[in-house]
Amino acid sequence: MTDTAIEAAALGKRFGWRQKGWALRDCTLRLPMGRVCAVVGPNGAGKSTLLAHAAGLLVPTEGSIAVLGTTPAAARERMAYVAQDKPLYPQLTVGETLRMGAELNPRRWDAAVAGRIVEEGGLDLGSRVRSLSGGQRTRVALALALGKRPELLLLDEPMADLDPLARHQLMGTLLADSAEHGTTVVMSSHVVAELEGSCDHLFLLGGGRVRLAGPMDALLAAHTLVTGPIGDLAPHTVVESRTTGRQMTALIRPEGRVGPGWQTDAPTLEELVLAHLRAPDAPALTLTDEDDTYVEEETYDAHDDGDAHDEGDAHDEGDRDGENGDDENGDGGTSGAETRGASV
Ligand SMILES: Nc1ncnc2c1ncn2[C@@H]1O[C@H](COP(=O)(O)OP(=O)(O)OP(=O)(O)O)[C@@H](O)[C@H]1O
Repeated sequence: MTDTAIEAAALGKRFGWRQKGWALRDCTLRLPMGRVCAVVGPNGAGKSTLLAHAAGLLVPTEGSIAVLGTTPAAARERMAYVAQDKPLYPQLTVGETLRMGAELNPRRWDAAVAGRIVEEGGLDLGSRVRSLSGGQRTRVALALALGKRPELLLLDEPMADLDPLARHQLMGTLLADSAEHGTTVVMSSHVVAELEGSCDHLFLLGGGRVRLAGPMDALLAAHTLVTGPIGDLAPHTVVESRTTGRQMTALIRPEGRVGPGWQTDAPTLEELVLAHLRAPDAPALTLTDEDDTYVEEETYDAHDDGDAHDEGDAHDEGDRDGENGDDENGDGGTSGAETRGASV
């Protein structure tokens, strides 16, 4: 029995030999069992690529990834993965889809939870999947995933096409069910505000690299927001600073006490994430449960060996080579960082 849900060591993925861009590079991280982990980052950061590796749908170009103490292929029965485009059989009805889930997972199937998720959305078991809206399909995909009673649930932007009420309600069901069964959940999302309070672990990716990784509380505690007259913040590590008139606001990683004259505040998750997205060259930081202190990693240049956001290469050469024979992420995801408001 392992206490680790996901462990990646120097994981790297390069799509197509002619492309210079790496979708993921030097990705080393560990997720303990039982956590609810948010995976955030701008478009094209590598979130879907990381989740697809964990699901065993992509083969690493370099490095390795282990899931539930074994290879992703060997763990497939014990995990569920909901891809961004929520693939389902359009010609089946909702009821037939759930029966298929039961037949494919005879030893694990939890008909009660699958039925509840569908019922809470008011879905008719006789409706064909092709006649459902995007949000209704998401509900069926989540019913299939939770019905499998997985030890690890991988969700790629699960809530993106749900209305706010459905989002809130489904997230509640998902978290309550996961807490009851000790399911590890890994969920990518652009709605950071929604993740605060739901997730206890964070992976922030940028340019295919790990920028922040670790328990949410520890990551938040390792940072301080300071405001004061423009001045030198040494010896603290400044992640990002902005000036307004003679005032300066900065997100720092304090090295000891912050001097007098600075007003200090604890950052919210959104402030932490947005500051790192606005400052792509800030040093990466990985924390573990055991860390009381944190270790900074070397600053990297996200573009030094090929830009994973290079739209021209990814799309024009026509060599997006999803290992499953189809484009893993048809939306391309290459528009770069968007760092305003509650979304990243
Ligand atoms: N099948 C593929 N073939 C070629 N390039 C790909 C493929 N899948 C992803 N990429 C590229 O890898 C990079 C990372 O993509 P990925 O989909 O993992 O990002 P993401 O963080 O999930 O983005 P988004 O938030 O837009 O969903 C992007 O530059 C993307 O164009």
